[in-house]
Amino acid sequence: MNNKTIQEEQARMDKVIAIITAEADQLKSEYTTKLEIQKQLLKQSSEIRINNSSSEAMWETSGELREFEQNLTIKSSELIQVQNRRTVLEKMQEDPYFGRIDYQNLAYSEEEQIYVGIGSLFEDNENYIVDWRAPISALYYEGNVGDTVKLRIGDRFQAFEVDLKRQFRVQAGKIVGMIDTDNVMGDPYLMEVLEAGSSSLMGPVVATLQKEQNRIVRDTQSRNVLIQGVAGSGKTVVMMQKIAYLLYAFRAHLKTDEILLFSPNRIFQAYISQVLPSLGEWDVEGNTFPQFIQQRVTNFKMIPNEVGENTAIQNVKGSSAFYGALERYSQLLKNKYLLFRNIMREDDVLISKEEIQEIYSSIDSKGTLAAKLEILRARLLQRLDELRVSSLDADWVDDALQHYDTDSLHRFESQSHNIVKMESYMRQQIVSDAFKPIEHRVNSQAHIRYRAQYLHFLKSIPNLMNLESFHVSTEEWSDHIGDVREEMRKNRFYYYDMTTYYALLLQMKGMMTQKSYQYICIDEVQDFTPFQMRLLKKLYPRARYVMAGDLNQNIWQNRLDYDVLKNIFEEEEIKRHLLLTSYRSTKEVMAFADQFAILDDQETKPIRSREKPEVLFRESQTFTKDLKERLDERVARGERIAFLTPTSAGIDKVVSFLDEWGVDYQTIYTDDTIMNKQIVAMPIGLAKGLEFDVVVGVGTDEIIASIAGSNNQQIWYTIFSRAMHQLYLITSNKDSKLLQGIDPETYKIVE
Ligand SMILES: Nc1ncnc2c1ncn2[C@@H]1O[C@H](COP(=O)(O)OP(=O)(O)OP(=O)(O)O)[C@@H](O)[C@H]1O
Repeated sequence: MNNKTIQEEQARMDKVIAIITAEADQLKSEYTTKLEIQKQLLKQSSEIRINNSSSEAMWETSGELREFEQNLTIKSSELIQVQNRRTVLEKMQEDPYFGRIDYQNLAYSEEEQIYVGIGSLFEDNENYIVDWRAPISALYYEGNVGDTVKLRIGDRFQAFEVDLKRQFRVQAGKIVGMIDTDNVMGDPYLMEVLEAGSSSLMGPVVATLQKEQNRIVRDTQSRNVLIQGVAGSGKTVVMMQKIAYLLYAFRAHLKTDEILLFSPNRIFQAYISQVLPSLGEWDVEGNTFPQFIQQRVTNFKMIPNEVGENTAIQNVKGSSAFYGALERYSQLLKNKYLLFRNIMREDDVLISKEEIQEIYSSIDSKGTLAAKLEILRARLLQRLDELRVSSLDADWVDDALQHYDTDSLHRFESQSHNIVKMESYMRQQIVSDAFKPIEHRVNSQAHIRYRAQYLHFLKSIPNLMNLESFHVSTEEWSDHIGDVREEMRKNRFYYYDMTTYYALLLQMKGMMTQKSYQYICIDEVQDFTPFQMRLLKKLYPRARYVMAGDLNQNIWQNRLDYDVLKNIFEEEEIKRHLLLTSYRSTKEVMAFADQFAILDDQETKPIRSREKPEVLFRESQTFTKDLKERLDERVARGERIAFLTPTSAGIDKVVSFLDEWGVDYQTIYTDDTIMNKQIVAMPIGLAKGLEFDVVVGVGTDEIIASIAGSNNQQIWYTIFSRAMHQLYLITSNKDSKLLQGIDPETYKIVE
């Protein structure tokens, strides 16, 4: 490209940056003013007191307060908008746009030009930058020079011919690279991005988003979407850019807090946490499923489960059949088996469990279990009202009267000088005070013995589903119930039990109180069990689901596949997309890793090439020296290195040779750890979705023996596919099970 063109482009960019800077400065002062107003409003609202002197005054002051609150909400959402725009402008000052497209609209034969960036920029009716999410920007992703591309603009399709596609690489406002691309050369900047080092934070991928990824991002027609793909094919990238796209395309009626995003663990959550904010979209609620459940079952502590300890019993609890059993069980509870407790006032039984049972049986309800229990609650409240009246002359009220303190007596005296009336007031007060907490308990349905009910449900399972098909005997099941009971005594629940317990609570309490989300986005959907997916779908039946996953990374062996999903979504459409290009790992890493995957008719298409994976033997005399030799150089280059094992127990084995090597490292055992060292050792369950320049998979015989279950290939596939540039594998010796059946051409042995 000649210098003149570069100078012209730079001159334009300088002009654009000046406009951005002017807008940023103006927004800065606007932000300060708005913030000041907000502070004033907050101060004033805290000064408003509800005036209780008369009902008119109360009505007036509470109206005033409401108005203030509404004003505050509007002002704070304006503040957020200004802040979001400022973030985008700040980024655009450094790097205003990454692409230029010259095209003709074939309907009008007009020659036009757009520059595409992370946000839009207008001045005096001129469009200096077009947001990458605008309909016309699809030309950047869809079109190559000479292509005719049809795009839906507004409510109709229009055809465009691409005449020029220019990509820019910009640093601190200066063009450091510029390329006109065509079909033949593909996307040279993509290679540059992929060759770069790994990062502990994922960034937005809009400049190099690929055609097949862009199509999924922009697919808003399908009700539910399932993005399947090989490891490193950009499923997370697509999911994150899709969320940003939805927030742009539906900005008039989709708010950030109407999207719920599930991540596999909190380390991954931190890894992706900056993608949306750096595109100017804050506040999308992120969660992991265990967190989601723990927030809803607060009176128990969760015992997390580990990869490789997957037992047949967990398979039962994760299954669709188990959810079906739960539904059937709640139907049965409508007539029988509900476990009630007495409603007490101190040591006196106010309403006995037998009476509650009688009331419950007398209710003829065609609705759900929750609806019937709701009627029971109302009846019990009525019954409490009757008891309240009949308690006015009770002995305990006489007793309480005798012990009234003088202050309260004076208060009653001031209300009435008639001694009979005064006593009646006092009795009513005593009874009302005593009944308030009881009413509260009835309202929260504390008359149901939830814990015992859960154990009863577990005990009923052999009658509700076929345990044999899960290879679990009735004895094993009842032993397991013993364990669960033991843990419950300590107020602890296994992860799967806590989920089931919550599902049972919902059957009893109803789903009505759930916040409604428009979109539920799930990354690593294969980590969900069919049970959990069913539960989510029940909770949020009207939401649209965007799911991404790779069945080959099903390290928990949850058995969630497309057919199961289809079943759960019943009649609803699930549009499947398949991504096969691996952007993360090199050809050599994938050639090795793919042998641990079931790829059926799919074929991974990696696009970069480097060294073959190397296998080191722990029992070799030169092991530490060999490892050190290979890694010291990489450490010096600043590459991020992860030692990955199937379970956290394996990490203890890794520590020994990291110590022998004498290097600074971090071990990660739980997902609330902040990953902040260049060398880390962690179990794969916590490295889900992450990537490192170098991965050292550790699979000594001892470690292999410690994982239960027969099909552990997916664990190894997931471990190996975390490597971007180089993979090392540590086995005990050359006879390792891990190497059996693996093509020796795909790796090198270090001897
Ligand atoms: N179009 C793209 N341009 C630049 N980088 C990309 C692109 N697509 C994917 N990548 C990069 O490839 C790597 C893998 O992407 P991502 O994590 O989204 O894949 P994934 O399919 O979710 O992987 P896995 O399922 O194995 O966790 C990331 O570093 C990501 O930034």
